[in-house]
Amino acid sequence: MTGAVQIDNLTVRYAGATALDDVTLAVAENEMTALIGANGAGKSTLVKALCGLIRPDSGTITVHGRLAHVPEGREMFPDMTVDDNLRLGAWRRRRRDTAPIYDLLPDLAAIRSRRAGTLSGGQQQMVAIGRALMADPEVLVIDELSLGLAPMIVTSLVGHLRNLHATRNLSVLLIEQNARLALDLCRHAYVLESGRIVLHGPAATLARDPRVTAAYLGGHVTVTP
Ligand SMILES: Nc1ncnc2c1ncn2[C@@H]1O[C@H](COP(=O)(O)OP(=O)(O)OP(=O)(O)O)[C@@H](O)[C@H]1O
Repeated sequence: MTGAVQIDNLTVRYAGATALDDVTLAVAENEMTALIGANGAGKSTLVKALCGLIRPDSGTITVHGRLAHVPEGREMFPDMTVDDNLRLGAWRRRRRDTAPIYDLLPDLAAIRSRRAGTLSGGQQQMVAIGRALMADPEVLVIDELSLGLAPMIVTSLVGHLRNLHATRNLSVLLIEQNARLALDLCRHAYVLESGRIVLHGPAATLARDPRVTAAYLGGHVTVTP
């Protein structure tokens, strides 16, 4: 199987600190892969390198196809409508028709004329996902899907993401502090600690690994197949 994303031996240093140290990670085509890690582990640095926002000190990044990013904190334009926020996701493309996004995410259709700043966190996250899909990506990088959202809202977003993944053949890299969510949703996972990948493998295997349960899952976990 061809990889959608291949990162090899990636090292990123800031003045005085190594944020990523020889990181190797792959996202298989049409699969959901998780990167989990605590605050300061280096997750945002990896996303920035992947999106071309920072230049790595060494290593290589290969992306097959178009990559779109759902940023941490959603980054809505609060005074613009949902529809206009969606259009911004296609600013590099000629076709900026938002109708396909409302087909994929029907909940957005009812709020298409609302100002984004008046939406709930969950609604904004849905707009952020829709905006990324406007780029018609093959690879979607989602930075902290669950950040600041109530469990019920996260469950609903996960349902939407599973549907999208099933219908659109998307390769997804999910960056999450919520390890339980990430390991439940994704097939493969990587654990990043202090800039290094310390564990990786099938998510179901990692969910049973005592090092993962102790550090990230509060001692026990139930994983749905
Ligand atoms: N611009 C910067 N200059 C110097 N050090 C930085 C800079 N950005 C991040 N760092 C450091 O690099 C390390 C990794 O930071 P990064 O933001 O990538 O972690 P993270 O896993 O995304 O954390 P969080 O979940 O808190 O956002 C941290 O030690 C951080 O303090």
